[in-house]
Amino acid sequence: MTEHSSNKSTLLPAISRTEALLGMIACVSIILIFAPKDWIQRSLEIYPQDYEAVLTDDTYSNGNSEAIWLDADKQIWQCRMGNKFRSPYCSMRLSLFDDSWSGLNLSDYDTMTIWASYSGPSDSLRFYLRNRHPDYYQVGDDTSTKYNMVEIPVEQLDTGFTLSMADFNVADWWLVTKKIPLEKSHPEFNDVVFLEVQTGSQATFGDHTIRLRKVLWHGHLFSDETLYKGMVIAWCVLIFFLLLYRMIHLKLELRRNVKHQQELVAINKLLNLQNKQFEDLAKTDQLTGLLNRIGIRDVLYDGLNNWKERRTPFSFVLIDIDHFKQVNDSFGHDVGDQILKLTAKLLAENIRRSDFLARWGGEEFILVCPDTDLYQAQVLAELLRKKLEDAPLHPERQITASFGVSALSTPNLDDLFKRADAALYEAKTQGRNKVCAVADTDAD
Ligand SMILES: Nc1nc2c(ncn2[C@@H]2O[C@H](COP(=O)(O)OP(=O)(O)OP(=O)(O)O)[C@@H](O)[C@H]2O)c(=O)[nH]1
Repeated sequence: MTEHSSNKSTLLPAISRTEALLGMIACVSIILIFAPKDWIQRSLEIYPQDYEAVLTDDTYSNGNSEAIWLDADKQIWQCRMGNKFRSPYCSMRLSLFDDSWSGLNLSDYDTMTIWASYSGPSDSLRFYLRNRHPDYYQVGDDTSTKYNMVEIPVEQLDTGFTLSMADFNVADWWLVTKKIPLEKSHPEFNDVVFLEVQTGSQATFGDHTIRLRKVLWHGHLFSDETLYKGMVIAWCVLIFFLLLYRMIHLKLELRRNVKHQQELVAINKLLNLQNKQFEDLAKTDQLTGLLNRIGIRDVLYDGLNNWKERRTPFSFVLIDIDHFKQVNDSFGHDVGDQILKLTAKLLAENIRRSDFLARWGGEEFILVCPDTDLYQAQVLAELLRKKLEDAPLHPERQITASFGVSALSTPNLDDLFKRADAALYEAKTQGRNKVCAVADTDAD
């Protein structure tokens, strides 16, 4: 069971927070595109009784139609239409502007529903939404408002007649009278100051009784165009910030990596240093500070190789402190250690730069002399013997050492050792504090 779930988690690709955010916004975008927009609507409802109403008729144009209030409070009015004027009419005009003289902005509405009552011989009524705009409106002249007009059949007005705002046209007679250029002849609803109900264009002689009860405008809170524009802007902003975030993130990561790398380099250096210290420690004799057997090994092999390749002379001296057991027994082990240290120091101070001195073990030292023949090594050994003999290493006892010298004559280090050992034995046999060399029988 556990194995199964762990396999599953490794198979699923890791989803970053950014990818999750992008996925979420993509889902919201798709929903917004396809979702019905009815739930984000705006509407505006007006009741004519709330606005000041004025009746007009064609008597101003020498007609004989007459508009009168039947019930002014309920805004029921009648047009007694005559036939004297060529296009007889009566109308009721509502003033929609507020105290600051601003009309209604109906530009963002899609439909208009009108509830009205009509009785009379006519089939239709005309409705005007009269708009103001500095392009054509002249202060003090109400007829300079743009006459956005629609004519609708009277039979459905009782239950409410819905029309599209796109059904409005600007009245021809107004365009002609006001000499409006073609580019400004389209309907406009940004500042509607009057709503006018007028008898229909085909209205005939007789009594027309009209009452406007309610008007309702409907529209989407924002259009598809606004939605798409908003989405494009939102995506652009999102992508910009994502790129910015990515850039900053990468920069920080780079900085972290560089720091990490620097730390690794520092750790590496430290490890190398420690390695070197351990290596040095492994090659060094702790008591005397000289090289130990391991430390001298490379020098011995170098000497052997040089001899093999170029026959470079290579000598070797074994140095053994005389009667060291007695020193220990008489003065104690600590004094013995001290003598070993002083002997090592004295020997090291008196050898050449090119020589190598090591503690071979116990009270025995080895001196390796590259580029040195047997005779030169003997001379050096004698010098060291004398120095040691003369040195006051201990107040009560003279410290001396025996020296066994040999030089490489065959490509065999064992042989060299054996001969140096034999020479040392000879020095000891001869009474100690001596330098002896074993002549090389195989030398070429
Ligand atoms: N103090 C001290 N003594 C050591 C050390 N290593 C070896 N020795 C002693 O050195 C002595 C060597 O004694 P032997 O091999 O008998 O040789 P020796 O007394 O020097 O006599 P010869 O070499 O024949 O002159 C021993 O007593 C060891 O215990 C050391 O590191 N410190």
